[in-house]
Amino acid sequence: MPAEGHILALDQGTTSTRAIIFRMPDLMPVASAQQEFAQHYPQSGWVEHEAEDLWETSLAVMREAIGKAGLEPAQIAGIGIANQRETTLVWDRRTGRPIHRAIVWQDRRTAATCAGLREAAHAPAVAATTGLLIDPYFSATKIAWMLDAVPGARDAAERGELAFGTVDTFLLWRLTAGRVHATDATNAARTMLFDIRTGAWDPAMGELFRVPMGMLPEVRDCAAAFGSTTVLGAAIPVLGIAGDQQAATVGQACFQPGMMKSTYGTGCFALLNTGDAPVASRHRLLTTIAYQLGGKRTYALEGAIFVAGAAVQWLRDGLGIIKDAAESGALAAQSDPAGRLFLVPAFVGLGVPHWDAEARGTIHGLTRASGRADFARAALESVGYQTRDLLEAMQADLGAGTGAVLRVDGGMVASDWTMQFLADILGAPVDRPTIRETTALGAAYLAGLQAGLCPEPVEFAAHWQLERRFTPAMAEPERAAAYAGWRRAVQRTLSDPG
Ligand SMILES: Nc1ncnc2c1ncn2[C@@H]1O[C@H](COP(=O)(O)OP(=O)(O)O)[C@@H](O)[C@H]1O
Ligand SMILES: O=P(O)(O)OC[C@H](O)CO
Repeated sequence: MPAEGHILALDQGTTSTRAIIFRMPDLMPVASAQQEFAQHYPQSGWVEHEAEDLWETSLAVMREAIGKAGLEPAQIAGIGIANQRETTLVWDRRTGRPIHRAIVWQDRRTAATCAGLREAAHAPAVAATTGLLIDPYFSATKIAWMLDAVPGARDAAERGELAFGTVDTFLLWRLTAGRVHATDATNAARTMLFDIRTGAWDPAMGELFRVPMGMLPEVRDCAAAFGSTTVLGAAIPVLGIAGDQQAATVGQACFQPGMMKSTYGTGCFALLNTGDAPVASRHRLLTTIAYQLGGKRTYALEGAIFVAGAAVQWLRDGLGIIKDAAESGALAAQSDPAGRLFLVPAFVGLGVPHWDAEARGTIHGLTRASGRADFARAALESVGYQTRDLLEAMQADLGAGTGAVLRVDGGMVASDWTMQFLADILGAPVDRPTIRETTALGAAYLAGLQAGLCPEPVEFAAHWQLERRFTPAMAEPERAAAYAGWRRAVQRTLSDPG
């Protein structure tokens, strides 16, 4: 039986930063802290974060969680980091100061660059090496944009003076006072510069995307020694890192090929474990690394949707028709069951399966009777429809029965109304676990494994507990009609419907 101890999981997400302390070896959460931070939208389709906000909120929530747990910093056996992926930071190696705000994964400013590379027929080589489609979503074109936009940056990068990192790497650099410039294989796999088969940076991708290889961090396993930090008042090792969606895959114990989870935060990301060989999608899904342990990579097929909970935030902050995300389900329930609005939330383009960076959101079916409740319902339903789109792509790739049961997590699964609609529109059960903070749980598990405090995957998988199963209650004709309506609405939203 592994020893007792505490692991601190840091989950640096798109809209908030969370720290949760897990008790080992039973992985029970004992204390948590969370802080939201500002989103910056300097232009249509642009999304930025202030790097200092990411760092300051991380420090604050880690300190608060340790205090709430009644622990001394020295009692923390290790830190596991999970992070919003792809978001790009470039900083001065000497000062640690970023040269620009972080460019967030949702940001579309490099759409024209990506379109040019696709037109020049680079997509097959990029897919073969990185498993990804050429899209502004991934880090590579964001790095090049920064190097071109900030005066002197490209020359400084060529001279080796600048470092690139996704959010994990930036936080690790700050935690270790610049001693460690490293990432893990799952985060590397989202840059469009990493060969997911060999597990190494690819110089041809560096050349294609105009990114100097000297800027890139060292790549390690998800459970590994990442150095140690003293910023919390004692020397604490960082022992685990994974992109948040991959951490959630671990937290949901999707260790067997065929197992799948879907996380509903700002966006929605479904990952299906495909085992030890990468599977190339014929339906515009992403091939990615689920986790790397002991030098061995396990792969996943991923469906990425850019707007899920962000549609609820738009109801709150954009339209002002709710004060709190938690009100959205009750409001949606008041909508006229006979009518149906379709909101296609292409606020930053569309991801799987369309990959249309130029599309922008639309609403269909408005009548004089449409009101607040119908908008709320349309926003929540859009999450279900988009999940069905990506599940259909997975089934087309891997056959019927794929994703027969969906394990869900993330902030939005608190909405029973949304989860019921999800089961209804999929025509499949949706399982919500007892611990919904599966991203943090996965990060804690990886660090705990490295610390020798966690059970092996098989035993950990047996810990997974169902809180509630949502079973489909919608009649097939209604399901088919609703989904057909959604498909028509999407067709009218695409920038090039032909
Ligand atoms: N009860 C709820 N009903 C609907 N949406 C919710 C609810 N609670 C939270 N959300 C949405 O979930 C998202 C936050 O989830 P979270 O997993 O914290 O996201 P992230 O990691 O992307 O910051 C927000 O977009 C919020 O609007
Ligand atoms: O911060 P989240 O939970 O919305 O996750 C963001 C994803 O990692 C982006 O790929």
